[in-house]
Amino acid sequence: MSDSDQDFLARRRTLRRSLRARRRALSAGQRRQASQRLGRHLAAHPSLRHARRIALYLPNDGEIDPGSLLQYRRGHRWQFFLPVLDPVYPGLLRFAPWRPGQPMARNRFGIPEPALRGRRPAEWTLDVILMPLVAFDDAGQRLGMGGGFYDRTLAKLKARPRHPQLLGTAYQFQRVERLEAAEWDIPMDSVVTD
Ligand SMILES: Nc1nc2c(c(=O)[nH]1)N(C=O)[C@@H](CNc1ccc(C(=O)N[C@@H](CCC(=O)O)C(=O)O)cc1)CN2
Ligand SMILES: Nc1ncnc2c1ncn2[C@@H]1O[C@H](COP(=O)(O)OP(=O)(O)OP(=O)(O)O)[C@@H](O)[C@H]1O
Repeated sequence: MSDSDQDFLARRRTLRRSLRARRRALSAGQRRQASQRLGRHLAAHPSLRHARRIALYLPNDGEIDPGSLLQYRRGHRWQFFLPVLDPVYPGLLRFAPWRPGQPMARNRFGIPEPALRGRRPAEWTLDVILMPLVAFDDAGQRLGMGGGFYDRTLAKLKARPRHPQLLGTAYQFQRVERLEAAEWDIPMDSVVTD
């Protein structure tokens, strides 16, 4: 690896660490308020108005909670999905149907996943994927937790004629001037914040 590659990775690591710490430092009240605002903004987003199949996530490590979107279900035909670590292909995600209150089992990161997985749809049939961000910029570049799970999973979708709208969700303070893209990074269609 060249020196500049090493610098690139070191800068990403530093940025990840500081934004993750900032997000974890929010109080319960701040989180709740931000989640409410995010829910309102998501419900008003054009991509969600006609969406049927929506992938959310359950917040981990201080991530902004997209769950407030559920308050706006009336009048929509939304079906929700959650990411699950692919049991067969390491490093890939699948999306399992989910309803609030369903039995869950924790994955190896401690994040709950639907225990009864049911049929997992092909990723390209989802209308919207909400993606948790660590950092983002105005060009739609994103920095996640560093596992490359979303990038690997979405890379497979590029060849499809139809693919989900990729909406990042984050606190406003996670916006940075410019993120250097890695060659494997898949840009988002837009970002929704609190
Ligand atoms: N809420 C949520 N769900 C998600 C993701 C996510 O980023 N957020 N993922 C998106 O990819 C997948 C899980 N990826 C993750 C990658 C790293 C860590 C994490 O906490 N890493 C720790 C080290 C933990 C360990 O190795 O045991 C760390 O970096 O401190 C968590 C989830 C699927 N589900
Ligand atoms: N399409 C891909 N094929 C193979 N490896 C990949 C692919 N995309 C990403 N990776 C690997 O995943 C690792 C983490 O990537 P990166 O730091 O961009 O993660 P991230 O975008 O923060 O995480 P996530 O996508 O889970 O939110 C990198 O080391 C990279 O080599």
